[in-house]
Formats: sequence, structure tokens, C-alpha cells
Amino acid sequence: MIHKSPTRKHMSRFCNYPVPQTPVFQTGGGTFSSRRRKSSVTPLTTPLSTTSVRRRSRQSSPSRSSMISSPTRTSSGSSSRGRSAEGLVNLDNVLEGGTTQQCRGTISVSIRLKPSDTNTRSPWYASDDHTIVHNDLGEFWFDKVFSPQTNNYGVYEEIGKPMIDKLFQGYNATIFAYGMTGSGKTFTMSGTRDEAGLILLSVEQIFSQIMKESVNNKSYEVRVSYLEIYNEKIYDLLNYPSAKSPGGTYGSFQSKNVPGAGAELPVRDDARHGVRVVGLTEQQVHSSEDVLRKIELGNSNRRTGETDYNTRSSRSHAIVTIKVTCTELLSGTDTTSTLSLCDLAGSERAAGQHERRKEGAFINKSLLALGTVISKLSAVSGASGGGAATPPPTFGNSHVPYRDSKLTRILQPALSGDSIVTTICTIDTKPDAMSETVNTIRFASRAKNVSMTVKRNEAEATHDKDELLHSLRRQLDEQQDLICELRRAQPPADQSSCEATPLGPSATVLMLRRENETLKKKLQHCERLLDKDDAAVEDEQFVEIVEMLPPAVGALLESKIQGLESQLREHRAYTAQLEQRLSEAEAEARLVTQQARAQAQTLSGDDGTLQRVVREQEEELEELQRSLARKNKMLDALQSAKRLREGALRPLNRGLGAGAGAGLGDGRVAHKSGGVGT
Ligand SMILES: Nc1ncnc2c1ncn2[C@@H]1O[C@H](COP(=O)(O)OP(=O)(O)OP(=O)(O)O)[C@@H](O)[C@H]1O
Repeated sequence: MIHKSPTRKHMSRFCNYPVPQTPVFQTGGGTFSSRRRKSSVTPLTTPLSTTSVRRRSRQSSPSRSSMISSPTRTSSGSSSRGRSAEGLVNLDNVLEGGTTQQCRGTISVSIRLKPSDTNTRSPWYASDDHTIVHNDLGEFWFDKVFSPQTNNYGVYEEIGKPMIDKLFQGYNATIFAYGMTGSGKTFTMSGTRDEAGLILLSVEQIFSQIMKESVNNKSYEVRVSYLEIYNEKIYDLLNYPSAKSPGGTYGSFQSKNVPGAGAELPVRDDARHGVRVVGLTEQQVHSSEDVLRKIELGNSNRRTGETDYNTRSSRSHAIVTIKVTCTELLSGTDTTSTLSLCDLAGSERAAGQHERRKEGAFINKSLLALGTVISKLSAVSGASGGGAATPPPTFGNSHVPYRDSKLTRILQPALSGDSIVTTICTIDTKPDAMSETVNTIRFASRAKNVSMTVKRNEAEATHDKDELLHSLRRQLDEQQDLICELRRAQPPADQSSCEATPLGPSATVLMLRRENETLKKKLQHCERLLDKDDAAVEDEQFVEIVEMLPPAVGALLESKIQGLESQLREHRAYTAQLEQRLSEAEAEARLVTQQARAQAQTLSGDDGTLQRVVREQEEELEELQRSLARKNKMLDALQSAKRLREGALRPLNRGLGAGAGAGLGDGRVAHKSGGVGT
């Protein structure tokens, strides 16, 4: 959006470069002041209030250093927050039942100035965080203007992070980079080895957010796809033949080696999903590293070549789509939101080389189609008054030529209100790029005028309830098996619990103990006898009696005592032997117990961990049982509702007959496909 219309003087001096249109927002022929425009046309990613912006700024700073190698804070990055928070306070959300169901506003547009590689003073410069100035053309106001000093992280914080936040609120989000060849689109989106780009930073944020949100019975699935549009043909960059032709571009495909790889993919209007690329692979990913590996693979497949402005110019439009599906386990509902990151090929003047010229023609044609679509959307928005106060128009597809190129067909859902859209327009401020820069500013101005209403994706019931139940039951069984296994592997809490295991070495110990007990009792008995005998022998009266007895009787008594003494010696020897065996058996038992403990520790880390694991498993088991009970209730309710509905519909169906139902279905399909046409 233009902050100040260029003066006549400026226009006459720069008549070779048609100046971007004046803003469409006018009252009684006059243009709104910049402050008025800021508050009336609100980008969809703008935070709700000043406080929320400031809070987010503080919260995001700790993660900054962890995400980039050189966390230098640019002056523009830090000052912009306060500035933007002043003017952009009204997001115009529609609230339904306390929850934001849709967002209304305009496409958010930013300009990024590429650092100059010469000492020549450029006529373009950023005068503040929202204004780009040309010495002669005047000032142009946008949601954000990034000075040449802003690094990729600064750009990500301003335009990438708010989009990820929206993604997790259930909105689709699209970021695309537009600009002339060599102006920094790929640098912004993909970054370099030293400086991560928007794709990497966004993916990291998505996975860190998933880590935070994966509690409270939510589970996430992330899928990635990557396509390119080269010479008006769509290719899957993740399903591609491996060999490159000499010269850096793909000359001929070797699809015979990889089935389906490298084949051109058609675009179709799907009744359920709208516009989609048929056959595009979506690969499941589990970490940001996983995504990056795939994107690197895709990048190596992307067609590049040398142009006058860029030694490694992207010769195709490339779109990375990250699909995040959140499943609420308790309600069994899924919400899928997609983030699309588009690195468009650069607009350029005619190149010398034939191949480059041909590619350039396709690139320019598709960018022209995109420009026309944006221009139409901008005009429709302008005609309806733009701004948040007036409801944005529903774009009749017949007015907007989406079908003029593959790029606009693919971007059609996003531009028709299916997604929050942010565009970053990169410009190279060197003098010989002047006409391309003016074109980019014109495109950006028109994009800034496009207002749209974006609906939040609705949660869908998981299709197969039986499958969910089955999987919960299976989990339950597995948990129970695991608990039993852990209990079996767990060593006894104390030594005496050896008895709990009737087999194995502890049974030997038990047997020996019992034998020992018996022997001890026998020994005690013998000792008692012996004690008696000894006492008797030592007893003076007993001795007197023995002496008084006839010698034969005395001798008999004495021999009895001696017999008892020898029996006692035998028992003592036997007891010593048994005690020796017992101590050996106990040593063996200790060894076995230690081994059992060690085994259990290997299984669970240590005794405490094992106990904890068992406890956690039990808690989880209880939770699953509760969840199962809730599911069962829900199923019952659904089934009874279904029966009721069938009961209610039966007389109606009989009245209408089968033909009427088929007619309704056909009518819906015809209406849908008619709606998508141009
Ligand atoms: N903001 C920037 N800071 C530092 N270097 C940059 C910046 N923008 C671009 N460059 C450098 O300029 C060169 C061209 O950039 P890049 O390849 O990103 O351009 P592009 O717009 O994607 O071009 P094309 O459309 O031809 O693919 C690269 O070497 C890149 O590293």
C-alpha cells in the first residue's frame, strides 16, 4: 500500500517506470492518512492487541539464541514491535461461542531489501519498519519493511512465527516469496548453511510446539510434500529420479528406474479437498531433522541454472507443504492444518541462452497470471470498500483467472480464503534492477489491498470408531502383558520373599533351612539331655548315689552317660557340617538374588525406575480404561442417535424414493465443480 502518492514532478522524471497505483481506500476522492489505513486494513497475522504483541516479544527472546547460530538483533527488528503495536490493534475476528472461528483482514505484505554488494548509493531505502522510500518516487507503506541489515531470524520472528501460531489454532497458512531473480527469495525461504531460512525456522517451531501440546490426550501427525512447477509442469520433488543431466538442470527423466518418479503430475478439482495435485507424495516426518533431510533432497532435485543476475537461479516455483494433524484422543476428532511455503521463481528480463529464455518465458507468464489474479482480487476488495469494517467480498471464480497458470491454480484455495496469506517481496536496490523493483512494489501494493475472510479448519470425527476402540483395547492388553512381565522380572523386595518363588535355587535354601531347623531342635533336645546328664554326673548327690550303688549298676549308669556324650559329639559334628552347608547355600542364594536384581536393573534402569514404570503403566492403564468407558458411552449415544435418525428418515425416504436421493447427490457435485471453474 502506498503511503504517499508520487508527485507529478517525480512521475515526469521517472516516466519509464510506471509508478504503482495509488491506494484504493478513498473517501470522497481523498486518500486515507497512513494511520487511518493502518487501523482499517489489518493483516490477518496481526496480533490481537498491543499487550499480546509485547508479551510475545518477551516470550520469544529466550528461544532466539537457540534457533540461530548468530543471534544478532537488528535495530529494525527490535523497534518494529512497538511501532506496529500502536496502529494494528484490530484483527476483526468473528467470535462464535467464545472461540474465534474465522479471521478477517488483508494479505500481510512485507518488503525485504537485499544488502548491496557495491558502494553505489541506492535511491531505495527503508525509512522505518513500515516504509520504503525512493528518492524520487516517494514513500510506500507496508506491514513490514525489512532493512538490508535484518537477518533471516528477524524476518521469521515478524512474519513466520505468527503464522505457526495460527497453524496451531487450526488455520491454514501460506507464505510466499516474490521478487526478481537474485533478489533473495531462496535466501529468505531456504537460507544458507550459516543462516537458517523461514522453512527451517518454521519447522523447528512446529515440532517444539508439538512437544508442548502433546499432553492432555493430543497426538500429532506431520506430513510433508514438496513440489515444483517447471515450465508449466508440476513435479514431485520428493519422488524424483536421482540422476541429473549435465549443466545443473534435469534434461531427461529416468522414470523407468523409479516407478512414477519424475512424472508430470496433474491438478484436479477434488470434490472433497478442492484443488489438489494428483499423485503428489506426502511423507510422514517425526522431527525437524527429518523434514530438513527431505527438503534438502527436494532442493537437490529442484531445477536451477545461471542467469545474468544469479549464478544459481531457481528456474521453477517450489512449494513445501507441511500438514499437521492433531487428534484429540478422548473425543476421537482430527483437525488438519497446512502450512505452505512457496519460493517463487524470479521475474527477469529476456536471457541470452535459449534454455534460460524458454524457462524465463514460462516463469514470467505464470508470474503475470499471479499478478493478474492479485490485481483482480485487489480490485474486488477495493470495490467493496476494503477495510475491516466492510465485509470482504466473496470472489466469484468467474472474475478471477486462476486457471491461467499452474501456479495460480495451486494457490487458488489459499487466495480464495482457505488460508491466511503472507507475502514477502524481495527487492534488489541496485540501479539496473529499477524496473523489476518497481514491478515488485506494484505487485506488493496490490496484494496489500486484497482482503479476505479465512475460516478455521473444523475438527472431524475420526472415521473408524471401531478401529479406535480396537486399538485402545489392544493397547490395554499390551499394557497388562507388560505389567505382568515386569512383575515377574522384579526381584523380591527382601530376602525372605525367596519363598515366593517355589522353584530354583531359593527352594534349595528353603529345604536346607527346614532341615537345619529340625536338626537344631534335635541338637537342643540332645543338649538338654546332655545337660541333665552332665548335671547328674556333676551333682554331688548323684555321684554319692552312683558310689553307693553296686559297681555293676554304677558302671551301667556311667556307660549310659558316656553313650549319651558320644551321641552328643556326633550330633555336634553333624550340626557343624549342616551349618557349613547352610552358609554355602545362603552365599549361593545371595549370588542368585544379586543376579536377579542386576537382570531387573538392566530391564528398567534401577529398582526405583522399575517401580515407577510399573506405577505409571498402572496409571496409564486406568486412564485408558476410563477413556474406553467414555468411548463406549459415546458409541452408544451415537448409535442410538443414528437409530433415531434412521427411524425419523424412514418414512421420508419411502416418500421420496431412491431416485430423489441420487438426484440430490448429482446436484451437489455439479454445483461444486461449477463453482471452481473460472
Ligand atoms: N538478505 C540477504 N543477505 C545476504 N545475502 C543475500 C540476501 N539476499 C540474497 N542474498 C544472496 O544473493 C544471491 C541470490 O539470492 P537468491 O538465490 O536467494 O535469489 P532468488 O531471489 O531466489 O533468485 P532466483 O529467483 O533467481 O532463484 C545468493 O547468493 C544469496 O546468498
